[in-house]
Amino acid sequence: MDTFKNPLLIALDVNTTEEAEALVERLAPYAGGFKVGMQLYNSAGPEVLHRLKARQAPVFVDLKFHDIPNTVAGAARVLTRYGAAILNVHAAGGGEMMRAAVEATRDEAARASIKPPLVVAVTVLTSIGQEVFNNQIGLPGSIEERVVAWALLAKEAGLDGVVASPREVAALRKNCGKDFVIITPGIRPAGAAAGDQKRTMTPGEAVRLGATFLVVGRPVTAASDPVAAAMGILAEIEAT
Ligand SMILES: O=C(O)c1cc(=O)[nH]c(=O)n1[C@@H]1O[C@H](COP(=O)(O)O)[C@@H](O)[C@H]1O
Repeated sequence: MDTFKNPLLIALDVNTTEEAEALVERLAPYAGGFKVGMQLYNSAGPEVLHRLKARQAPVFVDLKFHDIPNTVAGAARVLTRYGAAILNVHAAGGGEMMRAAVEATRDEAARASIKPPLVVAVTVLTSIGQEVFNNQIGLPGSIEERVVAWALLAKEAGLDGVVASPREVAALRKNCGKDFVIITPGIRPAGAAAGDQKRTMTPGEAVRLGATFLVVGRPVTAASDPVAAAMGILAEIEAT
């Protein structure tokens, strides 16, 4: 994790490489890394990863793979070759799928003599509340129990960590140990609009509870002054 200078990962949920590069240009001094998700990747293509890599920015490529093990392994090899610092798969894809992803990244990185990306499992999306979890998704029990169970499955499969909401961080730290990577979206500074996020916390709370990385999008990128917003979040992180 030495490539990340701080825990703040800014989500570049924009449509073009130009918009992404403009944000990186302004926010790089305050961000530990940047996240390229399905909006930017599907719009700009892999070229955006090469452009961000040229700027020495560690990139979390958030494409949330969820498919059969062979297909996920092939896709994980591609992102490894592109130099992703982090990539994610859905824990709901099962242990065999997660293990296939990790083995593929390690093998591909060894062939290319590069560092393998961290591979993390998406647990229960931060936009899901307890009622929807039980009644629409149809899974029983509490979200926290499911997140911890999936995290243990991910750990067993050799993954580096998980993506979860800050609300589950304390339970994850307790059950998965101090070195397990916990990436938390659903971060909202005091007073910020929650939008579609249901399980949220402030940056300071998430870090105090033990989050490794915080993913923040709109509270920075849609702010009237993104630099001031990022500086404020970083100051809150550093004050914990
Ligand atoms: O995997 C993710 O990054 C992710 C998982 C999750 O459960 N919730 C979640 O919001 N995300 C991503 O984190 C970012 C959050 O953005 P904001 O809600 O704008 O801060 C988005 O890019 C989401 O795609």
